[in-house]
Amino acid sequence: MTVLMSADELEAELRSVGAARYHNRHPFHQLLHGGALNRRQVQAWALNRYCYQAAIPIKDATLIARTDDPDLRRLWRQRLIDHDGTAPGEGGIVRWLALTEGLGLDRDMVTSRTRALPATRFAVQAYVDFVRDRPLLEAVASSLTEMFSPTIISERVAGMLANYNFITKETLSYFNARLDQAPRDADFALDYVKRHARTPDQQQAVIAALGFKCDVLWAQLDALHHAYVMPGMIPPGAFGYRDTWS
Ligand SMILES: O=C(O)c1cc(C(=O)O)c2c(n1)C(=O)C(=O)c1cc(C(=O)O)[nH]c1-2
Repeated sequence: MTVLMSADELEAELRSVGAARYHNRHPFHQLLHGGALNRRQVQAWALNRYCYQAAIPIKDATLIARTDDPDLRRLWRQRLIDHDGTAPGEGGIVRWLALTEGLGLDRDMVTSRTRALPATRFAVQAYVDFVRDRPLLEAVASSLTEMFSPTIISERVAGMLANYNFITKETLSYFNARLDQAPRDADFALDYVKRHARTPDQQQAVIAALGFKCDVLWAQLDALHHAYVMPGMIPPGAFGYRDTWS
């Protein structure tokens, strides 16, 4: 039988999900940050991750569209501004494209998403669908992986700058803004979840939502690892598949 936890016990449970399942533990990230990948593999990571970046504002707009609480909408819309900017040429998506361009990838190829791995696209879409279809509380809770992102972002930036001569501070500038944005967003979402998860079932549901989101992130790295590290099975049509496609 599940029992009602205090808000602080719930937070501790959520943190233990992150400690066990967040994507900082994935071997692909360890290779990426440790300098063990070649330029082609880093390109594949950036190109695939563009799909995630592009989907984030869609899932945030979906969440905003689902709530009749003006306070929640007002707070959450900052996320749209962070990713889309307030004018063309601003925002996180453009900064991600600076990274892919810095890696020598064609912008149209990246934004078309046609050369991304099928599993990346499916995982990202599962996140958007989750936020559209599940109760609002779970939709908010699914963003809580951001509680853990500042640590991995710091490790990634330091590791990639130290280990790859084709990476510069400028190409990684996307992550600078995230170091302020992610804690702000995560603090709000965590406070919201702690206040609104008032029954044992709701508490279990928000823990499961965070687990689901860890799976979304993990599945993307599994796909990258399978295609570009071991056993190196690139799906037909994806980036790097035989010469005729690349
Ligand atoms: O670099 C990372 O490891 C990482 C992780 C996450 C995350 O934990 O979901 C996000 C981001 N970055 C990120 O840049 C970002 O904009 C973002 C938005 C969200 C979300 O769920 O709303 N997660 C993340």
